[in-house]
Amino acid sequence: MTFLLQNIGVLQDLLDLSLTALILVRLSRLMKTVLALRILAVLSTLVVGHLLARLLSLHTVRLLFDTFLVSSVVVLAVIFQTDIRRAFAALIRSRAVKDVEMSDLIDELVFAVSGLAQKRIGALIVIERSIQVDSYLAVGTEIDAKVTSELISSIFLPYSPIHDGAVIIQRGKLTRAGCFLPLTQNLEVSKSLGTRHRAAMGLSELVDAVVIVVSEETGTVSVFVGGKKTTNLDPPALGKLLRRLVDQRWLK
Ligand SMILES: Nc1ncnc2c1ncn2[C@@H]1O[C@H](COP(=O)(O)OP(=O)(O)OP(=O)(O)O)[C@@H](O)[C@H]1O
Repeated sequence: MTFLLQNIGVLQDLLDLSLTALILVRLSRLMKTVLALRILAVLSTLVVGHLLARLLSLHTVRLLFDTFLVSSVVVLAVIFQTDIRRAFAALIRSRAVKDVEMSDLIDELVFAVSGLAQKRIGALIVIERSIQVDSYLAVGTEIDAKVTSELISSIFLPYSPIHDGAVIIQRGKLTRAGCFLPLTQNLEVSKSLGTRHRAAMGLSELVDAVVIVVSEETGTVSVFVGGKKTTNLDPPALGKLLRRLVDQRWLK
C-alpha cells in the first residue's frame, strides 16, 4: 500500500502514456474505415475521453483530447467533405425527384381519366395506399410499368384484351391490369349502380385504396374511398382530390 502511495505519480504517468497510445491507435483505425456515421462515434469518444481525463487528472491525455476536440469538427468535415456534399445533394435531389414524380403521376392519371371520360370509355383505376390490395384481386395481367396517360388510355380501349376489370397502381407503378375486384355487399346501395361502381365501392370498403371510376354510360368520373363515393369530378376537381388523398409515401 505504501509502495503504491509512493509511486502514484509514476503510475499516473504510465496510465497517461498508455491511454494516449491506445487512443491514437484507435483513432487512426477509425479514420481508415471511412464511414459517415463514424463521425458521431469519434466525437462521442473524444467527449467521453476528455471528461474521463479531466476526472482522473491525466493532463497529457486531457490536452490530447482538447486538441482533438477543437480541431475534430474541421478535420472531419475536410475528411468527409465528399460524403457530406453527396449526402446533401442526395437529400435535395430525392425530395425534388419525389415531388416531380408525385405530380407527374397525378397529372398522367387526370389526363388519362378525362380523355376516357370524354370518349365515354369505362375505366377502373385502383391506387394502393397503406394496405396491400393483392389478396383482394382476382385474375389480372402483371405489367409493372411507369404510369403514363397513354398506357392507361390504351389499356381501357374497347379492343384491348385487358380492358375489362381494374388497373392497379402500387408504389407509384402500374403493376397489373384486367383485375377483378370484390363487389360491395352493401344492400343499401341503389340498384341502379352497375358492377364497375360496385367493384370500386367493394374494394374501397376493405382497404384504404383510392379507386377511380369512369362511367362508360355517362362519362362521369367518381372516386371511392372507404366505401364513400365522390362523383361528377371535372379534371381540376379530380386532380385536387387525388393530391389530397394520395401521399408521396405510398408512391415509393
Ligand atoms: N368485379 C369487378 N371488378 C372489376 N371490374 C368489373 C367488375 N365487375 C364488372 N367490372 C367492369 O365493369 C364492366 C361492366 O360495367 P357495368 O356497366 O356493369 O357497370 P357500371 O357501374 O354501370 O359502369 P358504367 O357506368 O361504366 O356502365 C365490365 O365490363 C368490367 O370491365
